[in-house]
Amino acid sequence: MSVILVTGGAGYIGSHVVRQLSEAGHEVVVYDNLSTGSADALVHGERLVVGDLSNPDAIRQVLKDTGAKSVLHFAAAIIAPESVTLPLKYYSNNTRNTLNLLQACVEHGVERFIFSSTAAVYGLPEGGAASEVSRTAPINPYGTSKLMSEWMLRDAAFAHGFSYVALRYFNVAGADPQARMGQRTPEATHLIKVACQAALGARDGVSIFGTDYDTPDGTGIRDYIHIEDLASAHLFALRYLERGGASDVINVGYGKGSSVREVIKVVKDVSGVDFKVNEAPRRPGDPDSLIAVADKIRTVLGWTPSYNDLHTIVADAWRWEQKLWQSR
Ligand SMILES: NC(=O)c1ccc[n+]([C@@H]2O[C@H](COP(=O)([O-])OP(=O)(O)OC[C@H]3O[C@@H](n4cnc5c(N)ncnc54)[C@H](O)[C@@H]3O)[C@@H](O)[C@H]2O)c1
Ligand SMILES: O=c1ccn([C@@H]2O[C@H](COP(=O)(O)OP(=O)(O)O[C@H]3O[C@H](CO)[C@H](O)[C@H](O)[C@H]3O)[C@@H](O)[C@H]2O)c(=O)[nH]1
Repeated sequence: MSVILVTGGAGYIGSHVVRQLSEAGHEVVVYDNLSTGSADALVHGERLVVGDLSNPDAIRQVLKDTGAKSVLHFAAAIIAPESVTLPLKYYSNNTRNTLNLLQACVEHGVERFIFSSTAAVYGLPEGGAASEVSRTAPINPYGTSKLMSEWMLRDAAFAHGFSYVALRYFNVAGADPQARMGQRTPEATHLIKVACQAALGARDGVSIFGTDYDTPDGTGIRDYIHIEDLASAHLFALRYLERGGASDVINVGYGKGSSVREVIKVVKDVSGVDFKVNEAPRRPGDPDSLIAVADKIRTVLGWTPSYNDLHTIVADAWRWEQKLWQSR
């Protein structure tokens, strides 16, 4: 079995995938600049090469040294609202750096590529749910930067004869059920993390961004998926490509939505803390509702989820957040 190169493998999602790959017997090398990731997240002592995707020579070197034939590409800037104010950061770190990586992969004969895409490519899907054939019309530069990367990947794979899966994640949340790893960035903006921090007293409370959306309780609806299930989708995608599966774009979600108010209620129930909640204006670039049509991942990859329950997602996020807080 050849080495698997994982960019951004020291980050929140990448580190869960790296752990699952190691536990499945794969040899993994992580390439990460540690801008938001942490070497501590590599719990099985996987090799870490500290480097930046803006450096094409360093990428070529790591591909040459490892001889990797499979690449999983997580490294990116990920905050949708920030991308509205700092678009060029997103086109540079997400689009241009993906181009650097693809160029090096082509030169080194990489055979399989798995890309972290996002539901943000859909923008405002009709009826609030998106399937892989829904129109892509991102409403923030983050989504656009990822869609441009998907296009480069599609065209490069066609021209140069490698295969890929672009996984469009919906809202990834929760943590390793054993609390070995989770979302570490203290300034994270994701709702479940923010609400857990509020329950711990690490934040004053939670702001609900918009209560006038076209949804039953007026707050935004998202399809929250447990990080363990999201991570396992990558192992299914890799096996699919290793068996000769054709390149494809696949949603990763559960196909059901929860509102901001519902999430906050579950965090209060799980933590037992009645933290402060205030109603604030809409955040720029936020759609009303974003839910996956999630049939394809089951039929094409044979993936099935094991943690499909908001209470479980929040309980695992809460356990991790407490651990992080205690280790300050
Ligand atoms: N978290 C979500 O809800 C979500 C949803 C959809 C898609 N995604 C995608 O999943 C991927 C991983 O996201 P995450 O939540 O784990 O974020 P993260 O910030 O925890 O991880 C990103 C990792 O990439 C590294 N990195 C960033 N820029 C780099 C560069 N130029 N060179 C080398 N390393 C670099 C960081 O140090 C970090 O370890 C991203 O591509 C993101 O767009 C995330
Ligand atoms: O403090 C907060 C944080 C969030 N929200 C609301 O909670 C929902 C979820 O927001 P998150 O910030 O948790 O996640 P996003 O939906 O903005 O974005 C996430 O999921 C997207 C795909 O659905 C992208 O992939 C993106 O990278 C990832 O951050 C939204 O309605 C948002 O307005 C609040 O009300 N208060």
